[in-house]
Amino acid sequence: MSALIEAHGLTVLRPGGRDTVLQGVDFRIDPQEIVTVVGPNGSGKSSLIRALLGHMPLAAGRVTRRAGLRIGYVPQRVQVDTTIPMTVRRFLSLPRRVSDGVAARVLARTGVEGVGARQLTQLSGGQFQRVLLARALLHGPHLLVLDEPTQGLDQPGIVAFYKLIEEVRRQTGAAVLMVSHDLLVVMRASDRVICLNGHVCCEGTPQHVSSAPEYRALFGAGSEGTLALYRHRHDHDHDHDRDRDAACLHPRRQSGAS
Ligand SMILES: Nc1ncnc2c1ncn2[C@@H]1O[C@H](COP(=O)(O)OP(=O)(O)OP(=O)(O)O)[C@@H](O)[C@H]1O
Repeated sequence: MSALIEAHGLTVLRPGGRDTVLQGVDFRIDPQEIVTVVGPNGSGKSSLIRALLGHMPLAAGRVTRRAGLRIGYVPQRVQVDTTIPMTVRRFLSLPRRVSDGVAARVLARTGVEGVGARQLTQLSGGQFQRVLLARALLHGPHLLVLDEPTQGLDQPGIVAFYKLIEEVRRQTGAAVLMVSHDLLVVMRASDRVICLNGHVCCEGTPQHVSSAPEYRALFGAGSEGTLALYRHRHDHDHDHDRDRDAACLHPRRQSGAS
């Protein structure tokens, strides 16, 4: 199967600096896959997304995007100028105009039919996220990229949003790449989880990651996997010389297969 996006040896520097934000990262996402990137604050998750999308220069490595790939992107922060009135309908037509029919269809698909005439500032957090998702779906993406899409939502809102993501994948066949901190839901909703900390710490299907003995050993005694994935020590060095790699106690890249 040909990957939608594939990256090898991705190295990214801090903007305006010489520190390494990502080093030697390999990545791929296949059609219809749901892949979630987790990791502590500042571990390079958004940088990985931006590098994969070509929004950030690479210091080394390469990214290959499938020819003609259409991507729907929801960035981590969307600035809405509250002083400028803007309806949902108008927002959906920026920067490219879409018909009323198309706008109504994507809003219905993401469960917010009927909000077209509302001001963006009048939406709840959950409705706003659904409008952002609707906008990302407008042009029939092969890949949806969502950077912390459930920020600010309460637990039922988070669960409902991930259900929606799975539904959208089923209906449209789009693959989904997302960054998330909502681990319990991530473990349920993802085909593959990548734990990042400047490099790929560990990677695999949620089931594999949470049950593999080598991962339990890595993540700590008594772990059931899910939370351990997030709690495991992130204080090791990230340089990729041999000794320091050994300190990670894991191979550079781990697939879902055992
Ligand atoms: N525009 C920028 N200028 C300077 N440094 C930046 C910039 N963007 C990111 N960085 C730095 O790069 C590192 C990785 O940031 P990134 O946003 O990719 O991490 P993250 O894992 O997405 O974090 P979070 O979970 O907090 O969103 C951080 O140390 C951050 O301070």
